[in-house]
Amino acid sequence: MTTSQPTTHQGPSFLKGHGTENDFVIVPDADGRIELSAAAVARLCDRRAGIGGDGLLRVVRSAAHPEAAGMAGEAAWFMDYRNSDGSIAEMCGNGVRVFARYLQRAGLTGAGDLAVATRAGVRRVHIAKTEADGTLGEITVGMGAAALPAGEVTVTVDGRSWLARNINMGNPHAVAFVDSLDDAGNLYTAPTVSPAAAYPTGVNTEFVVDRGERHVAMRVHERGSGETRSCGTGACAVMVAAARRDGADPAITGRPVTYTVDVPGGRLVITERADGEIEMTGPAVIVAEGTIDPEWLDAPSV
Ligand SMILES: N[C@@H](CCC[C@H](N)C(=O)O)C(=O)O
Repeated sequence: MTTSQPTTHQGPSFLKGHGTENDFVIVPDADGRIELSAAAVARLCDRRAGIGGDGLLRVVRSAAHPEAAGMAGEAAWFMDYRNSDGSIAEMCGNGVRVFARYLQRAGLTGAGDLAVATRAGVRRVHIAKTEADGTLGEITVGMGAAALPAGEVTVTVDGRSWLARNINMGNPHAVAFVDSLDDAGNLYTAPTVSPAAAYPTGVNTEFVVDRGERHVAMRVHERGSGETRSCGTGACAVMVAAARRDGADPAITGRPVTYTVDVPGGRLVITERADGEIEMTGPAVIVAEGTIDPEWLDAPSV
């Protein structure tokens, strides 16, 4: 990690948060001065030797980031998202909610509406007011429309294969309906998804079972992070795959359709509107904050 800020022994600050147990290291960097290498991100996300997380959210003013400056007029803040292996991804649905919760907690936004710049474009966010019982209000994100590239894909685990839907939510997904979530195996390694040419930058893979009417459950293996306890973009891809399988297409009927998607870490409620926009609602929690020791982060790995 290098920073053009005056070096203090204390180092940059961080927070830790999660959305349906998809957890993130949050690094506030309003002026875009902290340069995080892939190795530094991987060290921070390491669950034993670091802080631990499925990914990292760097919070930068859009105007201060070359990838987001063009969105600065619409969205003041840019979510610089990285997977836990240090790779860059276009979008993170749970991450946007946690990002918004951080902005709210830091006094940089209030409850209500805001826009967040991401590599997949500007995302509209609504932070519900804190509820009377003191629990945090849920957060809704306009996730954009799903793209469904033509052609079948196949997901294979432990010698068993399933036809799957190729769905892009700003990032790439393969959605397979299975008989049991155990069919996904231990997910210690990435499932095989073919043809590989359908996913030139890699793929997130979701395994789905039915739980009831307009109600499904899923597990996910994320590109760059392994199995996680939730994936917001993945849950939206699952919702669209389930709706099409069930013959529901709001673009044709003119009526929105809503699914409940259970993930190992909680529950997301997802609506596809007639104009194609997908809205995802779920929790977002900040659990800790502290400072990073710059000597540790810059030290060679042992
Ligand atoms: N957990 C995220 C998705 C994070 C990015 C993904 N691993 C990728 O590489 O595309 C979510 O909540 O959407």
